[in-house]
Amino acid sequence: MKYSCLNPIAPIGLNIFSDSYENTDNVDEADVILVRSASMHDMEFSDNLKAIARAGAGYNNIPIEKCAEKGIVVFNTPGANANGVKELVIAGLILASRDIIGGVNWVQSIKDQPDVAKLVEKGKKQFVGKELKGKKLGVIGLGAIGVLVANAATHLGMTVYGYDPFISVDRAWSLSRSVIHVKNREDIYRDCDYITVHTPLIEDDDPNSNTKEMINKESIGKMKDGVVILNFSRGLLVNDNDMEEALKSGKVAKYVTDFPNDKTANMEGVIAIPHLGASTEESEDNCAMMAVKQLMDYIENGNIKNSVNFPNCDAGECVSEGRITILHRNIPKMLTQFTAAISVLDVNIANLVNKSRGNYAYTVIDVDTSVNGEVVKKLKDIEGVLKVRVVK
Ligand SMILES: NC(=O)c1ccc[n+]([C@@H]2O[C@H](COP(=O)([O-])OP(=O)(O)OC[C@H]3O[C@@H](n4cnc5c(N)ncnc54)[C@H](O)[C@@H]3O)[C@@H](O)[C@H]2O)c1
Ligand SMILES: O=C(O)CC[C@@H](O)C(=O)O
Repeated sequence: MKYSCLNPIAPIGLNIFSDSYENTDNVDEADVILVRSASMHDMEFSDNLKAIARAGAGYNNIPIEKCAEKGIVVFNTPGANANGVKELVIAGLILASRDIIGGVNWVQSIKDQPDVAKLVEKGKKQFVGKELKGKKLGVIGLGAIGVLVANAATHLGMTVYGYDPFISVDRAWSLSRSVIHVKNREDIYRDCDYITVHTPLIEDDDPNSNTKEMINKESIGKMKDGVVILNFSRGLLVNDNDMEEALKSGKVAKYVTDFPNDKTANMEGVIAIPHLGASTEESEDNCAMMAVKQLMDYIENGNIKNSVNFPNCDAGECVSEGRITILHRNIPKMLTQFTAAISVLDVNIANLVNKSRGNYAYTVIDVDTSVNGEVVKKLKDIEGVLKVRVVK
């Protein structure tokens, strides 16, 4: 098996690959790809490519539908970098409230003058800030990161409002009881002094699901004067032109973004961080280890965990003579055709697992005899089949 890395992936993760895996710089010959933020939208995928692992949470850099059509399973590593991001969000809240950046830069500008200590005491009043305690924080998106941020902010003495119409049961369980549950974004816009967004980038006609440019002229208009907005999710969650206008008018006091671009990097009132949310040793290690383990389990056992385009499926380790995996469309009569194709060739089925997700499905078939090429060809010829693999 060959793997290719489109971005630097932590060695502790790559070291998990056994001797049966070899690194290649030629993406076309790779069986699996590991990626962080590199855009894959313009890439052509070879027929040999079986899986892509995003060592991180957001996967908007990967064309997951195009991959599904080619039978390429895309994984991400949910939660693996959430603590790293949470800590930087807390730093962002503090940087937006206390002019630490201005103060530190000012000290650098006076460092060669005589009696710096005296100048500091005289000049520090220009950097007076505000405390977070007692202020209201709105958290939009209560996933791995949003929950950690919300919980941590309650410990800073903030009153925290949380909004997530799609919150999972697990996340809801881990959310502090002090977090006030709100059912629409408007309540957050109206009441909060600080608003932080922790949703994926989603482009959808339904305004409740859409997150692209959800921070825009209209939503900012509903916010308190002097609100602070933090964006550690994706640059496109915010309309930059509308933000520029709001910063100029003072409607928004500060915009903290982890995704600077040509426009925001030059805007007054923006605290621009160079996408450092997940750039900690711990987060990079966690993401790399999780990504590699998921890829190996898929390659060696056919199991799918944390996929973003196919259903999860745990068939365990194969104890039968052979295992065939089939990625296919989620349409009627597929299983009947699979079992018919296999039984014609006198192969006995020992176990069968079938899972579906939206337009796609996945079937794992364990057989009592070794799998021959004829079976594979028959399965591949079935209309709606996207990829067939003999795992064992
Ligand atoms: N700055 C960084 O380095 C960095 C690191 C990790 C993640 N991220 C970004 O942060 C995002 C969130 O990461 P996560 O690990 O918390 O992901 P997650 O999948 O655990 O959480 C996302 C949450 O958003 C919610 N959500 C989806 N659509 C929503 C909507 N329209 N309104 C309100 N809530 C909605 C989901 O229900 C889910 O609970 C990622 O998608 C990624 O874009 C950035
Ligand atoms: O890989 C990174 O450094 C950033 C990852 C982050 O944007 C994510 O979505 O997980």
